[in-house]
Amino acid sequence: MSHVVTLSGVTKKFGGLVALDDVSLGFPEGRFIAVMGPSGSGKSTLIQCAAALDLPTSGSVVIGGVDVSTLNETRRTELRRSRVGFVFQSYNLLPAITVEENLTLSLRLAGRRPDRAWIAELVERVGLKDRLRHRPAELSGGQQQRAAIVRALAGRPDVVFADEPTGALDLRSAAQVLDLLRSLVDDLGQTVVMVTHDPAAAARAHDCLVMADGKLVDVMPAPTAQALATRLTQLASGGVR
Ligand SMILES: Nc1ncnc2c1ncn2[C@@H]1O[C@H](COP(=O)(O)OP(=O)(O)OP(=O)(O)O)[C@@H](O)[C@H]1O
Repeated sequence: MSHVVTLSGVTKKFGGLVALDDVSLGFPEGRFIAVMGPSGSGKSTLIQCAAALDLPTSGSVVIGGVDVSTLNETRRTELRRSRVGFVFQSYNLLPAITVEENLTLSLRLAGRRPDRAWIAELVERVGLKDRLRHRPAELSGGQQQRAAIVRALAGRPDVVFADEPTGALDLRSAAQVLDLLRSLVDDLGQTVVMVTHDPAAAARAHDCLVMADGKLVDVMPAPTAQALATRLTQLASGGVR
């Protein structure tokens, strides 16, 4: 199975604090991967390094065959723009422009011509066709997050990183967003990596990576919410690593 992103022996230190401790893993193409772990276990730092937003202190991160540490900052930004999509808990849509303009803004800023047919297909899939001319504030949270997912996919990235994408949503909207993420993987072959604190959300993924103390301690294939909740409770109480 080919890996879209590979981390080899990645350590990230902030001063004396070891946030990632010799982590090696790959994100396989066309899979939905969840990342869980107690607060402070290194999930965000893992994503920051895997998405080339930050550099490891040691070890290597390879995205689409390119070793991130060999790039200067401009090249690293270019790599990120062309190969990585992001979805955040807070949607991060620009309030002053329409939803439609939001979908293509980062592509246009990068000097890329948006693929209108592809974006129209995504908009249709997420059910936002009649909301495109509105400003983000006129959409529900779930609709804004679905727009943010279209924006993340607009440039056909190799991988989409979603950081707590359902954290601000009610149960029904959260379920729709999770269905959507799963369908992007199952139907379109997209690779999605999602950080979440919610075992029910992580149970929608193909595999769940479990972090503790900056280390990858488990890979749980086809996890159930119950099994994940049990594992997290163990870890939170300082149990079996
Ligand atoms: N920029 C930074 N400067 C200093 N320490 C940091 C920085 N970023 C993260 N850390 C520390 O690194 C460790 C891992 O943090 P990280 O945010 O990756 O954990 P997390 O698992 O995502 O936590 P949470 O679930 O609470 O978001 C924590 O101890 C955190 O305080």
